[in-house]
Amino acid sequence: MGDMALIDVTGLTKSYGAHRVLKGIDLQVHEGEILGVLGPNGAGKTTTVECIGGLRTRDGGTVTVDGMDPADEPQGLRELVGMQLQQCRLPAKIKAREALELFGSFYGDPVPAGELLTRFGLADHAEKRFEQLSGGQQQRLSVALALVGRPRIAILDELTTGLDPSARREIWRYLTALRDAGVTMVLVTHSMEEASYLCDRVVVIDGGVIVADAPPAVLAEGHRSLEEAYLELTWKEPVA
Ligand SMILES: Nc1ncnc2c1ncn2[C@@H]1O[C@H](COP(=O)(O)OP(=O)(O)OP(=O)(O)O)[C@@H](O)[C@H]1O
Repeated sequence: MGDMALIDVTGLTKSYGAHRVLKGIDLQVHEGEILGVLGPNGAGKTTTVECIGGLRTRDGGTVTVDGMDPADEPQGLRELVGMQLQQCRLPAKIKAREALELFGSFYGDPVPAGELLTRFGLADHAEKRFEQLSGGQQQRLSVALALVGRPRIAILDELTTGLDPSARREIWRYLTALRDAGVTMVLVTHSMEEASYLCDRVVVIDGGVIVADAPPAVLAEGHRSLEEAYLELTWKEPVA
């Protein structure tokens, strides 16, 4: 089957205690595609991508990544998928360069730390401890760490939240080059601009299910912008 999706999620369910967060998520990502994952705070975006990346266990449904179930093959997944964690949980004392070298050492052919430091505007901060970096610098480091192993699939969660416009552009440019090199990406984002700029297709998660799945321009059709379309899709009656 030439059209097999690289990432295939069907009927994905997940609850935290009595709270049913995912009620049956279906999504596919094809090789070389950039998929955006949109949705309100708490909708379950991080839960979804962390089930794909093998960082959380699902309750039900099927997930395959290049034919592997992340629940069964964590090692295979780790080689295939670069994941940016939403809150980068790095040791406070680790230096930026050390972190890149450490993560890189888990892979056969890592991107040299120096190259990533330069690419992500961290060259002057290479010897700073994680806790000494600004929020935006920590964010850039977390994206760089996700990419250090030259993954075939990159899962980036709020990758440019809190970044200044030029840092954001720089990252977009880098991801565009990765896309051109064939890397498949899943991007969780609240930025409609980012979704429009980078994503071939977006899914909107709301109420535990996918409520839209289309290219950004198609979603925006008949609306003033993608944001207007998104707001209409996810609008809820205010609770008095
Ligand atoms: N480990 C956990 N234990 C209990 N509840 C959790 C846990 N992780 C997430 N939740 C809850 O599950 C829901 C979905 O969380 P998730 O982080 O997946 O949402 P999100 O769409 O990524 O949100 P945001 O846009 O705010 O980052 C939220 O209501 C959250 O409080």
